[in-house]
Amino acid sequence: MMKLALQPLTREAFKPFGDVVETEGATHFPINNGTTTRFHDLAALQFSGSNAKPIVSIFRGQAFTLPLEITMMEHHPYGSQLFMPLSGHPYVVVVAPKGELQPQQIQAFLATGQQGVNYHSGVWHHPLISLEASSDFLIVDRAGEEANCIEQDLNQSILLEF
Ligand SMILES: NC(=O)N[C@@H](O)C(=O)O
Ligand code: NI
Repeated sequence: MMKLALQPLTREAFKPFGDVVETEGATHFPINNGTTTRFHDLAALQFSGSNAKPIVSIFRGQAFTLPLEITMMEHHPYGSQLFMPLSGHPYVVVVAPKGELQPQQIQAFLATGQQGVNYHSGVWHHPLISLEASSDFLIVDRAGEEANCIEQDLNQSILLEF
């Protein structure tokens, strides 16, 4: 079985797959008469298709432990999908470039409980993998007429490990 070690999540490393939503390194400026800092324009939200609109949801993900075997990936052709942790626990982000799913191009990241991710439309990813405890995430993704979740089994499962 192919093994895949987690790498730290950084804006730079994640650039080919989407956006990291965090204050570190973000454009920011004071608002509300200096009482608030605005960390500005952190994610490129994408919505397409018939009657497409952005929607906000909350996902409550069960906790997983590593090592963890994964057997599939998915993507959303008609929109981006943003996960922002609300519970402060770390989670695992597994991605591959849009287009043909190539197992050797799959990368895995360890996200802190203060980092959100925004998968760009078409980017392959694994469904939510929360760590440590059941965790809530604020989700911004797309609703519309076309089916927007394409799943694909991996020919060979992958073992995620720290
Ligand atoms: N299916 C669904 O709404 N969730 C997945 O897209 C996911 O990335 O967790
Ligand atoms: Ni998804």
